[in-house]
Amino acid sequence: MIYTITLNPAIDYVVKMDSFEQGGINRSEYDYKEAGGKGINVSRVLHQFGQSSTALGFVGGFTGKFITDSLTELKIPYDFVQLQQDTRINIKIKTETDETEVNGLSPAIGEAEYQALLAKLKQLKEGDIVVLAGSLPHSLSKTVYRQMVSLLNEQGAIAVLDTSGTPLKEAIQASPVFIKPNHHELADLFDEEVRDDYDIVQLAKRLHQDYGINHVLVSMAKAGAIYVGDSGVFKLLAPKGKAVHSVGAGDSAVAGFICKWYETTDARKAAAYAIAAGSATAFSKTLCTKAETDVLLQQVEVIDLSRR
Ligand SMILES: Nc1ncnc2c1ncn2[C@@H]1O[C@H](COP(=O)(O)OP(=O)(O)O)[C@@H](O)[C@H]1O
Ligand SMILES: O=P(O)(O)OC[C@H]1O[C@](O)(COP(=O)(O)O)[C@@H](O)[C@@H]1O
Repeated sequence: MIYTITLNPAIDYVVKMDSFEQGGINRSEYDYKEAGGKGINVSRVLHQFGQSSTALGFVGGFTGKFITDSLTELKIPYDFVQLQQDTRINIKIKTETDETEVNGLSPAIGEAEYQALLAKLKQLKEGDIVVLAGSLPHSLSKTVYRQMVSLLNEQGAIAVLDTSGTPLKEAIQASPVFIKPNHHELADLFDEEVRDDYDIVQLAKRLHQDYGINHVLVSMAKAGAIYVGDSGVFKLLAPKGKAVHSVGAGDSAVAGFICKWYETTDARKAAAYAIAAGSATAFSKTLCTKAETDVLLQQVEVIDLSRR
């Protein structure tokens, strides 16, 4: 079974306008609201790919109800811990030239609520794939992903991690099986400059060899990604196209990897599918479909970098 854990979900309120005037009255050309947050997006894309997953995490208030209603409508199973406070709202302002994000403040999580989530994690079984994704609510310790990865490893479950900053720095100590930092997050992790592919490969190799992470996929937006792991070292060039809305591209890449890897256990195929899914989302108004991803997969070029 596949599970996604979103500790800090959000309603993504996406607003499109020609241009954004700071300090002025702006009116949207169109807008919409979606159930978001990294793990939830992974579940939504897996669902598009015909792969079932259960969404876990915390939701609360009317915004939390919006999320559970959306997942019910999409027929995506969930089992969230209910909070007293409202789930946050993240605003995504999209103009012709750029994207501005205002991510809301997380609701408070009490000890009893955290323990209720841990109890659900303790039920997970050997071979389950568990995606831990997104930022941490402010009331949780920065070490919770590290604790969760350790717990999952002990249970024989497969921990997949997509986060940044201190929670990422902590969690890599517990050796998740797969991580997908983007190149900025990788540079922050080691507090080193990343100037070119060579630098990325060296840092990703440290994650693979020194931290025992089996698969490291470093995404680089329109430049594609670099994979370093049990299946070698290679670069994946992203398909060319017009970026329409890149929110969720990283989550789609995680979903693409897991989906193909679950089906084939072939990390090279999984990485190619990850890039196709990420680009398919970047090229559309919302998250990618399977048909869009399958078309773009033909355009993903894989370059072997094993000698680097
Ligand atoms: N402008 C773009 N053009 C083509 N592909 C893109 C673009 N932006 C993102 N992608 C695809 O989505 C993947 C993840 O995007 P990225 O921005 O690196 O992730 P994150 O959202 O986690 O920072 C990339 O590896 C690439 O395949
Ligand atoms: O938990 P964080 O880091 O604040 O990120 C949450 C935001 O990231 C998203 O999951 C999109 O992430 P990506 O663009 O990295 O794929 C949004 O749905 C959500 O608003």
